[in-house]
Amino acid sequence: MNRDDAVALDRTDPLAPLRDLFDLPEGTIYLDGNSLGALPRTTAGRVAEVVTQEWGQGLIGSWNTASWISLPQRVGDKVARIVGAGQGEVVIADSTSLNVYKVLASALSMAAADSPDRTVVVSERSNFPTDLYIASSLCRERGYELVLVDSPDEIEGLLDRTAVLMLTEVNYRTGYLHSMASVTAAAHEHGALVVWDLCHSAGAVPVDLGGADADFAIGCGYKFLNGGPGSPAFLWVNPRHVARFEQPLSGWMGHAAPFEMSPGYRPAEGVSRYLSGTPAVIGISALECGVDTVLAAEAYGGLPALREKSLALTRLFADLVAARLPGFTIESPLDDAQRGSQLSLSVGDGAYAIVQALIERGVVGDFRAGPKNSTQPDILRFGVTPLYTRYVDIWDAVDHLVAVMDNEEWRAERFATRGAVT
Ligand SMILES: Cc1ncc(COP(=O)(O)O)c(C=O)c1O
Ligand SMILES: Nc1c(O)cccc1C(=O)C[C@H](N)C(=O)O
Repeated sequence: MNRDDAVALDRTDPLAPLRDLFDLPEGTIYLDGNSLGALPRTTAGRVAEVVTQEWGQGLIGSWNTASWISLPQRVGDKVARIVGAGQGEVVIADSTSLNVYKVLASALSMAAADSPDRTVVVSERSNFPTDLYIASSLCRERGYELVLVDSPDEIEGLLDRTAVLMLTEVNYRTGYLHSMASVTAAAHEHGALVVWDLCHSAGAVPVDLGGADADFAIGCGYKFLNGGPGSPAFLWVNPRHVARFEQPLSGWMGHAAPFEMSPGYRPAEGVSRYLSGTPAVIGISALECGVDTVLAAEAYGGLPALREKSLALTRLFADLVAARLPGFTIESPLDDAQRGSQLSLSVGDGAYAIVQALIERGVVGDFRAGPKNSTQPDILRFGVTPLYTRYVDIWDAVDHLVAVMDNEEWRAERFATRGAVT
């Protein structure tokens, strides 16, 4: 494929109009929507309206008149359409890290009641660190052993003694995509509950929580849902469990009648029980604009169409790397069925500096260090967001990478020092 072929693919891409929903900086090829999604055109105006009108003029009355109080459920219903959940099954609250704590605690309480002999929580060593840190502290608190596997093939053999299997559907480093349906079915067959982290899946790959009959799920608002930095996260619980699940941060917003102001906690019906404190009104309002960009794709074939384009983009990326960058190894699965919406590369030396040199050229990907004392390499990570990534962006990104390597640009002194956030 040459550059003209890539331009031609964009010209006939049925999803191309969706790019106009975003305010993207001129001259930037943005391949980091798996860390922070781009800015939707509606967000600034909507946030200004919430601040100046709803807050400025409506003041406290806006809890009722602007329906602030039901934002977690209203925007949760929109996210539900993206993750294969039913209406009333998702709420927006807190950060992903806090929500990992809440759902894992719920699952552990259910497992303790149903199968007290099970003492193990299973996850992957390559899972995003916050999930492992939270799981580790909860396991300590509750007397469970956290077992981390190095390969998905090791999971099945542990399931007979597993209370809860906690996985991230799409791995943040490699983009490896689990089969949610078959992993969940295997866990249930062996009597284990499953918690899914959908941070790198929601808005990026079709997710079918209901179809998979998963138990609990959480995910970020600021990646493929384009909710903005620090956007609140979401939680889902299978309707099979809503009558009995407990959550450990039982705040007043998760009470059945918060304004009853009663000293005793009476949990709200359903997933609203996962609310703890006051909803982040400005953040959830911005998130709604981001979620609407994903829902706008429904007019163009929805998530299956986004998925098809995402796979075509990462496949093109992989083919160009294989053809033009022999020093690089593709760390993402080449099998479409196992690849999320990113392509990860490794190279012998200089991954961080190469990413910086690309950023200086206007190609924004990111660097993820190989964990200390592991054999996992440093990674150059490129997320594709089919709502706004074009085929020509992939072609140009690879062309820039070739130039960075051929000119040895990455060896410049200014790329040697790492920033606080990589
Ligand atoms: C899989 C996964 N879980 C959790 C998080 C982080 O959650 P939080 O939004 O709480 O920082 C991230 C990214 O930051 C992630 O990639
Ligand atoms: N949440 C982030 C942040 O506050 C600063 C920088 C990056 C992030 C990220 O989201 C990292 C991301 N979860 C990852 O997959 O690497």
